[in-house]
Amino acid sequence: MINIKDLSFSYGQTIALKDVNLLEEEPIIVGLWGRNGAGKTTLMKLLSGQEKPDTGQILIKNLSPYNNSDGMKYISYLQENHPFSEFWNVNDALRFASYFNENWDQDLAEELVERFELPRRKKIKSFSKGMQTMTTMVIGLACKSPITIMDEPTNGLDAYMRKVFYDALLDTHEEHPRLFILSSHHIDEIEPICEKIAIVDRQTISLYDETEKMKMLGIILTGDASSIEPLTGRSRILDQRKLGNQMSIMLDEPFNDEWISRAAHLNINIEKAPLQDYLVNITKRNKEAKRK
Ligand SMILES: Nc1ncnc2c1ncn2[C@@H]1O[C@H](COP(=O)(O)OP(=O)(O)OP(=O)(O)O)[C@@H](O)[C@H]1O
Repeated sequence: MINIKDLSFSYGQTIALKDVNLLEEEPIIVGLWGRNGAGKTTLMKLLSGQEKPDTGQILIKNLSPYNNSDGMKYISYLQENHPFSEFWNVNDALRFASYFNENWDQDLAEELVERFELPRRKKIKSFSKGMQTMTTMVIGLACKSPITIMDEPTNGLDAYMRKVFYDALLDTHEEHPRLFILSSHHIDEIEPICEKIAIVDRQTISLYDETEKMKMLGIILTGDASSIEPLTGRSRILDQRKLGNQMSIMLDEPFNDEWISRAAHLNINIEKAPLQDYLVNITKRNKEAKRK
């Protein structure tokens, strides 16, 4: 479905992406996570044909999306602050979207408008930020594109509406599987619904794996410093705190039986690092990172 090979892209002198590779053949939900400026938006623009790679290639169902209406018909990109005409209400926006999406599902769009509690006749420009996001996401779900990219899809939504949105996304995905790519800064929010996660860091995709595997990365050891220090060996230290002879340290190691029994043997507490903390620590900039 998506095949990115050795992709690089710069804005003038600024390298936004380099040596990016990614292959995904399955219609799954993928989370795209990265820190500010990592290159997520640029990657989404390249995938949706808004920019042309400097080197390397992107193939969407074996077609390049750039300047190619055949390639573009497989992909929908729902950006933050989707540009709606100032004269439109929800009905106008749906009608307009239906003209440009050959898989458009009007019944689904109607159902989602009800589910998201959107007023139909009020001008979209008078909507709150969350309501505008919801309107964009109705279009994203109802267009049923084989590849649907959503940039920060829950931006501005309160906790209840986030749940309504994720439930709707899962329902439509189950009924009509497609490849969803959801960019977010909040991994804990998207992780429960994503089968895989792509980490964008230092202008490339540094990690692409199943969510369940990624969730097992990163351990926190707590206890007597004299017991912990010899254990760290050649492990990459992601974070550490010391108070007297007590220590807490995060290592870039998998939370597995080997580490659990090692810790038990030395009477050290071991726990899995929360995924968000692990990712923030592995993507620390060079000057911030503590390496052993
Ligand atoms: N139009 C542009 N002109 C010049 N540089 C740009 C432009 N757009 C992005 N960049 C630069 O490209 C790099 C990647 O930016 P990008 O917007 O893709 O990151 P991002 O991961 O989406 O960030 P954020 O999470 O803050 O939205 C950054 O260094 C950014 O400053």
